Amino acid sequence: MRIGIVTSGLGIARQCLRKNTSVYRTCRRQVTGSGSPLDLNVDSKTGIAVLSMNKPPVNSLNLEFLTELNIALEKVENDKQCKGLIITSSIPKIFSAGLDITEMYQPDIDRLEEFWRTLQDMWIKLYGMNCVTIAAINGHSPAGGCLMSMSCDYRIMAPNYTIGLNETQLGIVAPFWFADVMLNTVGFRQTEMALQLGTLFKTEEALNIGLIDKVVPQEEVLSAAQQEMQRWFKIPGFARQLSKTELRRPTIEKLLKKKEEDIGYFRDYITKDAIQKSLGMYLESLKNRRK
Ligand SMILES: CCCCCCCCC/C=C/C(=O)SCCNC(=O)CCNC(=O)[C@H](O)C(C)(C)COP(=O)(O)OP(=O)(O)OC[C@H]1O[C@@H](n2cnc3c(N)ncnc32)[C@H](O)[C@@H]1OP(=O)(O)O
Repeated sequence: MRIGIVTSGLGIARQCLRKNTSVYRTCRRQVTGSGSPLDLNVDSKTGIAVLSMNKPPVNSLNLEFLTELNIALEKVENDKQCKGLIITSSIPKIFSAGLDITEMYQPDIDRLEEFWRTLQDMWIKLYGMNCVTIAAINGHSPAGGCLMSMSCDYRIMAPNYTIGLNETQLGIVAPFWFADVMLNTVGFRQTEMALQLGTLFKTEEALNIGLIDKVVPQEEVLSAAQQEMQRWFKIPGFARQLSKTELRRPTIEKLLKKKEEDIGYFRDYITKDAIQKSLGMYLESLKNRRK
């Protein structure tokens, strides 16, 4: 497993005490190992963890990447110093291209089921995180990228990108729990149109329908997220957490009750000839775009 705590908090704290410069005073802890597709940095002074996705070329969510995301989310949730989590990307112009389509095209069935279970687990964790979560969307964020963004408490996005659940454009259907999260975010009317049309909203459009909460220039996305976090930190943690749990629990429980059924449904649906044909054509069209 590539994620591992590489520096102990105590060691870094000692360094912080020794080197009382502005850089060291932040007591930053790099929690991920080198070569990991995730950079997780915990700032013990502010209580903010920054999780940056770094899986070229497009941060697509395959089984291994989802597994690492799950481990990182668990680390953050178990770290008593973390009060907030910012999710962002280290890949220029792309937050995440969503699910790795190659996981769904001509799949190995055991792996396909594991892939879906790992995605379910990632979403259940992220949507139900106790700490404050902010998506710093510094690039395109289609489908699974949009799901991750919507699962955070707040979304800040840079201009001139796109975000949305575009599944129908691939000839596939967003699962009920993707739809539920969108419904909870932008309401029924916007969801029924967006899901049928597979709309990818430009940043400004996404702001207008409430799919994102704020637009700031590209270079300010991360600092704006850090700043926004302070507003959330001012609220007594327990009251804020309980309010979130009360609102999100029914949506999470709906999937928890049907997890295995959902995996079977996904497997049977994705392996249909017509769906495989659509996915193959979509993959081909992605490759041909650059020609
Ligand atoms: C009923 C219910 C039951 C359940 C029914 C099933 C439910 C499934 C739910 C699905 C959820 C999803 O997330 S489906 C995924 C949806 N995602 C998308 O549609 C995004 C597609 N990608 C893009 O639009 C673009 O790549 C974008 C992200 C904007 C970046 O554009 P760029 O020009 O920078 O880069 P590109 O040249 O396009 O891409 C670089 C390379 O990455 C590859 N690539 C791009 N996106 C990829 C992806 N998602 N998966 C794999 N590979 C991808 C391209 O093919 C290229 O490969 P090379 O040519 O080899 O270099």
